[in-house]
Amino acid sequence: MTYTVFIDGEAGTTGLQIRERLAGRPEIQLLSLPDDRRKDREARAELLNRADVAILCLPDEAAREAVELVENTDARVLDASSAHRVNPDWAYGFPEMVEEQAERIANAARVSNPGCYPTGAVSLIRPLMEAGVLSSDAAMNVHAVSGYSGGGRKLIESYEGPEAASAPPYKLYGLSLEHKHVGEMRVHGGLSHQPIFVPSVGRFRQGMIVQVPLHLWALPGRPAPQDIHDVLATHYRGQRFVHVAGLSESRGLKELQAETLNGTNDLRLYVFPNEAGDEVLLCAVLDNLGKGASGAAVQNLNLMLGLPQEAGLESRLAA
Ligand SMILES: NC(=O)C1=CN([C@@H]2O[C@H](COP(=O)(O)OP(=O)(O)OC[C@H]3O[C@@H](n4cnc5c(N)ncnc54)[C@H](OP(=O)(O)O)[C@@H]3O)[C@@H](O)[C@H]2O)C=CC1
Ligand SMILES: CC(=O)N[C@@H](CCC(=O)OP(=O)(O)O)C(=O)O
Repeated sequence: MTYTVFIDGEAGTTGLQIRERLAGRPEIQLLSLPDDRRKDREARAELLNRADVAILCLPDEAAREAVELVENTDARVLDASSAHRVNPDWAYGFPEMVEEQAERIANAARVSNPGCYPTGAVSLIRPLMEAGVLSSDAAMNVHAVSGYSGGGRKLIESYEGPEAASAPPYKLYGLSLEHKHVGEMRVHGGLSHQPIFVPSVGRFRQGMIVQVPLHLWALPGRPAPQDIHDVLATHYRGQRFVHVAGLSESRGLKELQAETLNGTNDLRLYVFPNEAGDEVLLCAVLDNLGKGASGAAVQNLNLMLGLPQEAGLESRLAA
C-alpha cells in the first residue's frame, strides 16, 4: 500500500526535515510543488485535496488558510503550526501523553503537532496531574532554553547570516508572560491556571531544555522525589521515544546539556532532587526540531497511516 503525502511549507526548517525523514520510504509517495509555485493558492489546494495526508509546516495564518482549502472529506491534515493545538476538534499529537492518545491520533482526520516547549512541559506535568500528585489548580513555573532554529528561517538567518555577530549569545523573551505556548501548556497539562512560562534562546542551532521546579513541601501529601520519579517512570514505561533517567543517574549529573538528543525523536526526562528531598527540578531534554517538530510529525504520520512507529525515525539526522 502506498500513501500520498504533501508537505505544505516543505522548503522551511520543519518541512525540510520531515521531507528528509520521509524520502526513500517506499510506502510514502511525496507530492511536491516546484519552487516558483509553492505559495500558489490553487496549486496548494490541488495537492492538499489530493494527498492522503497533508502536513502543514507553515506560519499559523497560512496553516489556517490551508485547512480552509481542504474540501475532500477523505483528506487528512497534520498541522505543525500552533494554529489548532487547543482546538477540541483536533487530536493533540503527543501520543505518549495519556493512554488513549495514540489511538485518538491514529483515527483522527485532523491532528495538531505539539509545540516544542509544550512537549517538554506537558510531558513532565500531565502524568503528575493524572496521578493526583499535582492538583489542577497548582501554580506552575516553566523555564526553557532553545536553540535558535526554534524561531524558523528568520531567526536562523539572524544567527547565521551577515548580521550574526550582533545576535545575542543568550536572551530571555516572552517577558509579558503571554508566549503563545502558555495556553497549550495549560490545556494539555491539565492546569486550571496558566503557568508562568519564560523561554530563552541561545547561540546554538538546535536542542532544548525545559525546566519545571517543584516545591514538594507545598504539594498535597508532601511527596518524596522517589514518588515523583515513580509516577513518570511508570507512565512512560515501554515507550520507544520517551525515557526517564534513573534517580541515581540524575543525582550523579553535574550538568545537563541541551544538544544531547539532536537529530533524534527522543525525549529524556530527569528528576533532580535537593539533599533534603523537599524540592525537585524536573527537566526535559529534546531536539526542538526532532520530538519538538519534525520527528513528532513523522511519528504522528506513522500512527495516522498505521505504519511501524520507528519508520523514518531509526537514524539520527545531521543536526
Ligand atoms: N522550528 C521549530 O523548532 C518549530 C516550528 N514549528 C512550527 O512549524 C511551522 C513551520 O515552522 P518553521 O519550519 O520553523 O518555519 P520556517 O519559517 O522555517 O518555514 C515556513 C515555510 O512556510 C513557507 N510559507 C510561508 N507562507 C506560506 C504560504 N502562504 N504558502 C506556502 N508556504 C508558505 C515559508 O516560505 P518563505 O520562507 O519563502 O516565506 C517557509 O518555507 C510554524 O508554524 C512553526 O511555528 C513547530 C515546532 C517547532
Ligand atoms: C526559539 C523560538 O523562537 N522558538 C519559537 C517556538 C518554536 C515552536 O515550538 O514553534 P511553534 O509553536 O511556533 O510551532 C517561539 O518561541 O516562538
